[in-house]
Amino acid sequence: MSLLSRIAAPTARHDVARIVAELLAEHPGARPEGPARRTALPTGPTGLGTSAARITARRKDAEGTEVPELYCPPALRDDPALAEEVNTRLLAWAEEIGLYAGRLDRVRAADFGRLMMLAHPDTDDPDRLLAAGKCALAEWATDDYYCDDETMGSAPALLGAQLGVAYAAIDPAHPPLRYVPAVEKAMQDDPVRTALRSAFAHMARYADWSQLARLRHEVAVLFVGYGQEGSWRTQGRMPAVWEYLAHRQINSFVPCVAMTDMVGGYVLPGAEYADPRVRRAVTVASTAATLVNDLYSMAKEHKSDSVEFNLPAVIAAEERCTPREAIERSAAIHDELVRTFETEAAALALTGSPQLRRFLTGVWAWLGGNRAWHSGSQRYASTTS
Ligand SMILES: CC(C)=CCC/C(C)=C(\C)COP(=O)(O)OP(=O)(O)O
Repeated sequence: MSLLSRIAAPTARHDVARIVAELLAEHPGARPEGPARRTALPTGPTGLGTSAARITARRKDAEGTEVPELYCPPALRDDPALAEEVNTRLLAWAEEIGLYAGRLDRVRAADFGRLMMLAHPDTDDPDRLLAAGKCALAEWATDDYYCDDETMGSAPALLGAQLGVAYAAIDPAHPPLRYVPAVEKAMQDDPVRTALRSAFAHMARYADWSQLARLRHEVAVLFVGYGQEGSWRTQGRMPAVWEYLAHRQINSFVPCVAMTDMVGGYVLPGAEYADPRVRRAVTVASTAATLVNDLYSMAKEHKSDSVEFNLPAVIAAEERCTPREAIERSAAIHDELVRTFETEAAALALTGSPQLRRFLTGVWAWLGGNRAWHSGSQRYASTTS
């Protein structure tokens, strides 16, 4: 029986985790059973429609309250050796280009290599995971250096100018010849620009032009979100909840999720990625993943001198509720988004191309890996600064 007919069988449950495993089995280079170094997949419910996908992962936030249970798939694999390999290579790259100079211990501890390993279970290739890791770290660095970490030199007044120049790192400026050296110097003078350019160059080994254009677009949108947050900082204004949620759709993990097929080694056709129904599914999932970040990073943001922008803080301000209530309401919003993705992705998987099915299962896997990483990363541990 073909995969498609199994998916389409009327009695079949839309178990995306199982579909992921089947898809992985059908793609060369991806090994669902995995090499010897791979540890067992997590136990427990894994698929779309498995109501028990509620993950208990508790970490204390700054107020001593806990991140509630979240409706989210588990990570589909845990391969510490692969994570370590990717993290080591990522650190070597950051050191080479001067990114997070003097702070590399914290970057190592954050373990972005583990995030890539957890979030992209359909490849074992450390170099593909490294390419995605470089893109993610460069985007995170843009946030840390320019937007929200004053200890890294961020200042709202500089943000727009910095983002404008940083954009040239991913979409090269083409000035008249006499200005080319100045542009080149600007790219090399700043570690964030160097990182963005280098990361895109690495991903270009695996992505075709349409995929790279997609990634560039998503990062440009991310930069719009960074600017929006900077504007709130300048105004000292807390956004409305609806406004913040729209913001967390663009200042979000969409650029990471968008790399799913590039890392997996296939191409989701541009027309399918642009289909509004697919766009909705991808952005809903990415917003949910970003709300996971909000919940786990509360303690870190609490320690910062800048204004805290996370969903619980925004809800508490607008709805005049306790921090605990705001956290619970945020978790409920997260859960609603994950369920929306679950339902709509399952429907899209039935009618879309095999690449779309694989992409959507990859997004589901990304959600699980993202939550697993946030719950364990030192970046969000309340004991670290
Ligand atoms: C990897 C990537 C696309 C990052 C860009 C967006 C971003 C930094 C986040 C979604 C995380 O949000 P936040 O600014 O709250 O980050 P930290 O909590 O400081 O990690």
